[in-house]
Amino acid sequence: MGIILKNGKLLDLDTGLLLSREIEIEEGLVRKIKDHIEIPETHNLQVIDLRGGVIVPGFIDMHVHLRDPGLEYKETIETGTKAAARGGFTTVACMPNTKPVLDTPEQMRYIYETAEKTGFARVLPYAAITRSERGEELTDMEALKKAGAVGFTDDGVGVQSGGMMRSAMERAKSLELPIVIHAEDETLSGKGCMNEGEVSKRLGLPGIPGVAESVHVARDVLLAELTGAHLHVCHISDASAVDLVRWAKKRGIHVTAEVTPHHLLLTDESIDGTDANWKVNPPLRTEKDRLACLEGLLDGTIDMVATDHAPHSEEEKQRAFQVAPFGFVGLETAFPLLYSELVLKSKLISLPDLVKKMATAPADVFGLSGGRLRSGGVADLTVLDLQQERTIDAGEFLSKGRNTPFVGRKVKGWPVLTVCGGRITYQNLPTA
Ligand SMILES: NC(=O)N[C@@H](CC(=O)O)C(=O)O
Ligand SMILES: [Zn+2]
Repeated sequence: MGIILKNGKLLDLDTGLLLSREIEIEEGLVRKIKDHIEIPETHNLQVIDLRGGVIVPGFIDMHVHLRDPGLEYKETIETGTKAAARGGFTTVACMPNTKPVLDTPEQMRYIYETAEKTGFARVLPYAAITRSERGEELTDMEALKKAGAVGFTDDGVGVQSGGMMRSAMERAKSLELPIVIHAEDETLSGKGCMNEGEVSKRLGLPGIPGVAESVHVARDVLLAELTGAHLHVCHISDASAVDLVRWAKKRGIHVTAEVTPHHLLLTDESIDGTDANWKVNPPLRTEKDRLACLEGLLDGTIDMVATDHAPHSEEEKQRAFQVAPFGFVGLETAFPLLYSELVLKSKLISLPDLVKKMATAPADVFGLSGGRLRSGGVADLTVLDLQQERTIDAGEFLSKGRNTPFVGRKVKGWPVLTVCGGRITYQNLPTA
């Protein structure tokens, strides 16, 4: 059955104008975008009244931990993609630090098949760079590409050996897939549990210095220059790392980067060392780092927003700060948080630019469908209620994870309808 969306406002990403348009969706595609679509007397169409909701391309999140296989107590492909749909996402790329690690073609097929059966979003698996993410032996990258890997990453850990990273980039270059890095030199991050600085010293907690991230970014942009590979930097958080990406781009090196909502909005100043819902890797850093990330996002150094949705169980996050696992959930709060804080409050970014950072840029950088709305294109879209204001309540999450420091924040701009490939994956339209 087709769908007709009425009484919506289509956001023009070039001009920022909100256009009164009706959209017809059929067989997974956008068939028509018109001022008015005539509905025949006898029809088999579902007509949805959007009540002034703003229509944007479905969001794309290139950094999500779905925890499946092996860690289903934290999340499954079903619950993680339900959370994605609730957050307005229609495509997510899932990280391979599962149990076992996603490092074989069979594992790629498992993700595609399970997502097909139980998913509420398109799921694109990353494959590991090294077997079991141990940093010792490269995976069969060619076979993994054939099985549908969207890129290669050992996310969760850094690839410690420069020689190993060089070989990985050489292969990735010949396969025309990106190397996606979790930049962390373990000899520098050690047993740290938060950013190394004044706050960690005051709290007496072991720190992770920003340089643990930036030395890997420095190494890997130079290796990308040497090999010609596409390097994508995950969850950038350190001011020097942002400068290095800016320098590399100027030099013509093929590098892209993502930043999370939490590194754009929070700093280590808010950490008191008692609540592990504030523990994440890379850690929340200083105001200087936060501002550098914002500047990088605004000047194009940082291409896109990614949530690094990293669900953990309540029991795990109740452990002492030093021993609890790193990670925040992020899919269900990313847009309202960024819209409220950066578009409405600080007015640093426009609504269309935010949507580009969450949809168009990831599609362009990774060569994916979606990211923009046009007739004939895939019907991946999100409808936002920009007036709806609600307090973030982890009890409402569709994710199994509740671990976010943003609980209790009052934010505006909640997704009310998500359509992925012509199928309604989330609906919470206000009733009359
Ligand atoms: N970001 C985190 O704090 N944790 C991630 C790993 C990662 O993205 O590095 C996880 O898998 O839990
Ligand atoms: Zn990571």
